[in-house]
Amino acid sequence: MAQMMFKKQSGYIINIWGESMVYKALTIAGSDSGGGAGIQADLKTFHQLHVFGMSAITAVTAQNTLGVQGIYPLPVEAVEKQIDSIAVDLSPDAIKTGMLFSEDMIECVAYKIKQHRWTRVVVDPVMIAKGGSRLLKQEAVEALQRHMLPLAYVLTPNIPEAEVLTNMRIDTLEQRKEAAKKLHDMGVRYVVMKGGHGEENELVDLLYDGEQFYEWKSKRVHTKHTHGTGCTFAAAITAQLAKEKTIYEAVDVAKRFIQAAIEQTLQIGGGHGPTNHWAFHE
Ligand SMILES: Nc1ncnc2c1ncn2[C@@H]1O[C@H](COP(=O)(O)OP(=O)(O)OP(=O)(O)O)[C@@H](O)[C@H]1O
Ligand SMILES: Cc1ncc(CO)c(N)n1
Repeated sequence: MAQMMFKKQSGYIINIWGESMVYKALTIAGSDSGGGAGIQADLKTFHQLHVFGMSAITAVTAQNTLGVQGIYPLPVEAVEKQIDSIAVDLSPDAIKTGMLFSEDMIECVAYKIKQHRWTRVVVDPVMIAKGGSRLLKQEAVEALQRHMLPLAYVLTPNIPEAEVLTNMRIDTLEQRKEAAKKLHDMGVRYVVMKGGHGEENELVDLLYDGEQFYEWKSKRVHTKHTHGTGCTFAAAITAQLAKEKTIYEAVDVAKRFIQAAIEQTLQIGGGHGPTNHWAFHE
């Protein structure tokens, strides 16, 4: 009886032995006090996709739709402890990394991912917030290339991030493909290059799996409310991977998730408002 009630009240699967099968995902990222990006966007996205969300916070930002007013990195030890607490008790099915900020933090996070043998790792190489504030120190780029790219099952750069990581200029679709190949050669298993930056009416997100390119095309929504699009998109991929979906299925859902979240915008805040994490239903 208790089990039946449990089944009825929750959205997740009960296996034939009556055990609950809860998929879990961990985000290692910065907190956005405004709730539209970072840890907050990740947890909302995991939840909406029926994945139990956990977090290890790397930095606290004072942030809203108008911009970033302050950045307060946590001590590396605090991040290590959060990750270890999760690892010993709640083993995540997939991991996402976002704002890592400094070289020390990158080294610590990479070490912990290896130590805990986590393999379904989505690395969102967050560098600069929409208003222009740096969320990754300039001198930490090399550490990101060296330590995080070889651990990335999926890397989700936007075009400016792909330019920095590959040290090449990207104007055309051909150059995007060349950059994706370079990133693959740097150790990334699947490269998902986002096409949000630019002015074209049609957006193209690109997936490279080492052999072929796959494209997801969508209509640009003409809105200024795109705060946290990158975090939300990468978090949706992570949630789907936690549920043992393939990368192709994961990107497919993430694309539909972010399109709905941007189309059905919330219109809150005086600047670049957040996306709507309630909009998409599986
Ligand atoms: N105006 C838009 N209309 C429709 N889709 C968009 C729009 N802007 C971004 N996207 C989609 O949102 C996802 C995130 O892309 P984007 O390039 O904006 O990431 P980002 O720059 O990393 O975001 P962030 O500013 O959060 O760091 C991609 O799937 C992209 O195609
Ligand atoms: C904390 C945080 N992470 C990522 C982004 C990128 O959108 C942001 N604005 N803030």
